[in-house]
Amino acid sequence: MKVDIVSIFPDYFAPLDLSLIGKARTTGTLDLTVHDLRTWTSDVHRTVDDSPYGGGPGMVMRPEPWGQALDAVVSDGATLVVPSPVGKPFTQADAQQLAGLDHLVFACGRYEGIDQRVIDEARDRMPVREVSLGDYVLFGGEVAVIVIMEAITRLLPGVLGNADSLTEESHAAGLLEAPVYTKPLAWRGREVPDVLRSGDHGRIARWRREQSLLRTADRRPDMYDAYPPDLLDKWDRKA
Ligand SMILES: COc1cccc(COC(=O)c2cn[nH]c2)c1
Repeated sequence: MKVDIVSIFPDYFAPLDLSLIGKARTTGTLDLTVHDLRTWTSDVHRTVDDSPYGGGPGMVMRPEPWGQALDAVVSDGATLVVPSPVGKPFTQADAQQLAGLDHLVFACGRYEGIDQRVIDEARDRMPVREVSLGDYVLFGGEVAVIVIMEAITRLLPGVLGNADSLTEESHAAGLLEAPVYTKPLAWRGREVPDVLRSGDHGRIARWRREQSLLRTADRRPDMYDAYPPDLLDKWDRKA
């Protein structure tokens, strides 16, 4: 997968050299390039922003540098991803879908946003996904891109050693995961639930399923209500 990131703070992406994402880059699974938006400015001050038409607080990112930056990095099969407070909520399903694409270009907005014409013009020549990570406002898109890149990269083939954890994981299955335990058996007077040491894998699977359902119903009624009813009882019947 080829990924290009355009930002006025390219150094923000140093963390993407670490750990699994770093490994994905060295193995060639991930071809990541970070670009400084100011590369595409032409004035001596390398200006990327200006005051908003119609007034209001803050500054807006100018269209010209963005237009030239996208001209330079976009290829035919590219999809533009713009983290934004006004985007569509980003979900695991979106991560799965983006992980299957050949080329992603991330535009990191700052200030009050990017001149709307940049997004509109981009839509004329490529798929554009404005995505929100949550109902809050960040200083800019950089940290959101790091989050999105982590969600996508772990889904790429060969990146996550234990592929089972991909199939098992809750958000992919539509429920929250059951609690997890490891050694020691007793810790500060708290023991590991006996069922997990029973060796009875059917019983363990049922217990985990019940814990997932209880947790999801308690913490995420939205997810619980969206869970396919036939999956609820079919699974339990089988088990
Ligand atoms: C595109 O223009 C802007 C302007 C300001 C900040 C940002 C970064 O995104 C967020 O703040 C965000 C993403 N999900 N929830 C919040 C983008």
